[in-house]
Amino acid sequence: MTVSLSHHLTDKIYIAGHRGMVGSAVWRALEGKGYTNLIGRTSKELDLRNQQAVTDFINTEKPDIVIDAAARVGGILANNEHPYPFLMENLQIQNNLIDASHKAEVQKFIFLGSSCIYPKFAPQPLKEDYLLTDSLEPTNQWYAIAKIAGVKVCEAIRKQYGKDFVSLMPTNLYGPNDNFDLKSSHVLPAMIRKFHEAKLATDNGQQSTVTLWGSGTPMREFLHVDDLAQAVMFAVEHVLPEYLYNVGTGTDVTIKTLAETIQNIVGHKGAIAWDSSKPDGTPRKLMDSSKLRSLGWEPNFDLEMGIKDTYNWFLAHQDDYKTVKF
Ligand SMILES: NC(=O)C1=CN([C@@H]2O[C@H](COP(=O)(O)OP(=O)(O)OC[C@H]3O[C@@H](n4cnc5c(N)ncnc54)[C@H](OP(=O)(O)O)[C@@H]3O)[C@@H](O)[C@H]2O)C=CC1
Ligand SMILES: C[C@H]1O[C@H](OP(=O)(O)OP(=O)(O)OC[C@H]2O[C@@H](n3cnc4c(=O)[nH]c(N)nc43)[C@H](O)[C@@H]2O)[C@@H](O)[C@@H](O)C1=O
Repeated sequence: MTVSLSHHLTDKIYIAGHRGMVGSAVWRALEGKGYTNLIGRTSKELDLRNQQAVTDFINTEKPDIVIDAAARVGGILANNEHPYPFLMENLQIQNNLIDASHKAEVQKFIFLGSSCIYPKFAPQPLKEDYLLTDSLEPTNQWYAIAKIAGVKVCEAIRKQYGKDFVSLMPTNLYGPNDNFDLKSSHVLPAMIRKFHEAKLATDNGQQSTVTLWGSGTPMREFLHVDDLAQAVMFAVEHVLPEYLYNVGTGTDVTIKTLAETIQNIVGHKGAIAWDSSKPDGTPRKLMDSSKLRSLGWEPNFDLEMGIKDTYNWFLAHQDDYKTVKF
């Protein structure tokens, strides 16, 4: 059951992290639907780790809705090698935003976490109920603990004050504005860049083996960020009855299959090597997204179509993709 909110296209919506992959997709989706009062600030303009600055900003702007797409984000290696910022900065960013929004009587707060909040060996597919039933994957426990705290803070506000603070947990995302920096990126953009650069090397008569991480056996579920943006819009436009919703496609692939799919799309012809000194992480984390689907949201991209879209974006943004994030 959903209860429609009397939302207006003139609602003032603050998208924290509006230049990131998720924030920019949410901005595009809302703007495309006709929302006219969107606001955003870069991290240079407003450092969300600064509590006073965040409080002043929220009190001055008085948004109706806050979407938290700002976070310290990265792939398996970045998570493993930077435990402190992944835990502390994420706690600071979300605490500052949630507390200031609560105190300023923001009507609706949408918090974004990730499927890594669930236990490493939880039954598959992952249901929202499995939260906090067992221990976490060690490589991303720091980030996961921050995200679990965010889910629980929003749940506490919802429970104690009856406010519309809700958490969406997307599976692994990809799409335009992804991070293609090979040290800090997630697997899908890393593969696009690696296969693309190896293909260029072959064209120049050079060696073109692509080295990927781990064993290739872990399974991952991939959602195009524009599909997530539709889920966020769904949460903007409805009062969701529960505090936590998974957002995924319902289908996963092995990392090896993902590699072969991207290799074909990019047109690379050489070998693939697997670097077993790099971690595999969680063996599988397929989400059960039936709760949100039963309310009316559904994804539209299939994986091949989404990879082609992202590869086209990558080709059109050759100058941006070498930005080093860490
Ligand atoms: N990428 C993925 O696969 C997944 C992402 N998510 C979640 O989605 C959300 C967004 O992720 P994604 O878009 O991929 O990440 P990005 O790295 O693309 O974007 C994150 C944004 O956060 C902003 N930000 C970071 N630190 C600060 C700060 N101290 N002050 C102000 N702004 C800050 C950045 O702003 P600026 O550009 O101005 O510096 C950036 O635009 C996160 O909550 C993440 O957990 C969930 C599941 C999977
Ligand atoms: C969204 C999610 O993202 C992270 O979890 P992850 O899913 O394990 O992340 P990943 O995309 O980096 O890797 C997925 C799999 O792919 C393998 N892999 C192969 N070759 C490359 C490669 O070249 N780069 C990367 N990054 N991975 C590679 C890699 O070894 C692993 O087995 C968490 O930070 C977590 O916090 C989180 O929320």
